[in-house]
Amino acid sequence: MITAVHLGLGAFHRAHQAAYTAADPEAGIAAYTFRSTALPEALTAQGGRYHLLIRSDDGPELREIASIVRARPGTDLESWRRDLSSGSVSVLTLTITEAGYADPATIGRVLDGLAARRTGSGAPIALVPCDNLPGNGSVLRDALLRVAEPGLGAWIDEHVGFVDTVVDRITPATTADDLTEVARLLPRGVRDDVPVVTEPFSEWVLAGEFPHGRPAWPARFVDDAAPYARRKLWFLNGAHSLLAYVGPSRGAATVDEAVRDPEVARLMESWWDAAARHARVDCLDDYRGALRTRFAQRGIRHRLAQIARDGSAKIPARILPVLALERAAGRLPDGAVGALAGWVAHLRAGEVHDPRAADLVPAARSGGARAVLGALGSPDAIALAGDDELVRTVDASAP
Ligand SMILES: NC(=O)c1ccc[n+]([C@@H]2O[C@H](COP(=O)([O-])OP(=O)(O)OC[C@H]3O[C@@H](n4cnc5c(N)ncnc54)[C@H](O)[C@@H]3O)[C@@H](O)[C@H]2O)c1
Ligand SMILES: O=P(O)(O)OC[C@@H](O)[C@@H](O)[C@H](O)[C@H](O)CO
Repeated sequence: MITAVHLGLGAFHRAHQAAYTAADPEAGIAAYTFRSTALPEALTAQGGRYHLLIRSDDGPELREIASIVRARPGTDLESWRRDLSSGSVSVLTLTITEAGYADPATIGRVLDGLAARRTGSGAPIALVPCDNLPGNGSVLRDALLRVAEPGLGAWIDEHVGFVDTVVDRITPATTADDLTEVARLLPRGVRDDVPVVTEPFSEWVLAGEFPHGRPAWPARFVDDAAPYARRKLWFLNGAHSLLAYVGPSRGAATVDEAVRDPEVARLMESWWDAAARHARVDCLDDYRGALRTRFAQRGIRHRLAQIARDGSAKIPARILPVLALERAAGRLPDGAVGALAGWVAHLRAGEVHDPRAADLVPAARSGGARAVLGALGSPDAIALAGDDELVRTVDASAP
């Protein structure tokens, strides 16, 4: 039975939310891409089933996941509306990328589904965003209510729960070598054209209301996700962005290669020292130790170019809050400066995939750090753009 709908069917949904949903054999997911047809077609041909290739130092392990019962391209609006209307569905999960929350087409798609639910079963629902943004539930709520027509907005206010989440499981894009390895590990006669590579570690922290019943996910339900978000976004994702913007200029193409470079590793530790001064969370030494091991895992070939995408939606959540707090304390830490300088250099000379590229690339080329921060426009960015010492240091460090 379909109990959950997902928007943004990709590698991460299949390594994370679909794996948690698989803990309940009665639960099923109808999963939608935004537009693409290839993955839904391949999954449908396999009856929705696929394998996780879980890589660790102990060797590879294959796990079959069967919780996706329908996979469709997002352009199949009839099916999208029908699934979201169903009273048996209690949650809509989303992995729409950080940039998706500012994309009118994505927000319109979600509203379209909620409008169908309002006139269909009318049942309440929980929206569970699973992208790396602090307060992602509130960010989604604000984005929807900003453009919903008043009647639908009032219905959303009454019937929709918005859940803040922190999600964690490093899941790189699947490569041709991964496909070959999966084919070798599968029993004779079994085939999987769309496996997902991931790590053993997995975490899901959720805070919010489930007005139509809470799925039996083996996750951590808390009152406030904010401390978990600071820890995950600053330490894991902040370090990832630093590696993505500094590693390539030193010849690294993947996370594991980058952390093996002593100068890059030194910058990462400096970044973590700065973040630790403001995180207000326990057990950071253990968390940092676990991250060193996870990042160095050779089987997880996480490409820096994948992480470098959409920096304008990531840097304000991952780097700038710590940098602003450090500047307020009169410090200019190497790691945070290195991350920002690396991003400015990437915007100036790298292969930039970012919805804000048309503003940010010319800003980086003509005005350096000050112009990039000014164009970014978040409150931290504007304040930092006026900081002469910071701007001078970042420009001098941008490779
Ligand atoms: N891969 C990871 O390790 C990981 C970990 C934590 C969180 N996430 C979150 O999941 C997101 C997706 O990662 P992935 O590895 O599954 O990528 P992927 O490329 O495998 O899949 C991306 C999916 O997102 C959809 N999409 C892309 N842009 C969209 C938009 N503007 N609006 C709506 N849908 C859109 C695509 O159609 C596709 O279905 C990331 O951007 C991140 O926010 C990923
Ligand atoms: O997936 P993105 O694009 O938000 O960010 C890239 C990585 O930092 C991210 O995918 C991490 O691997 C992930 O958040 C680990 O849980």
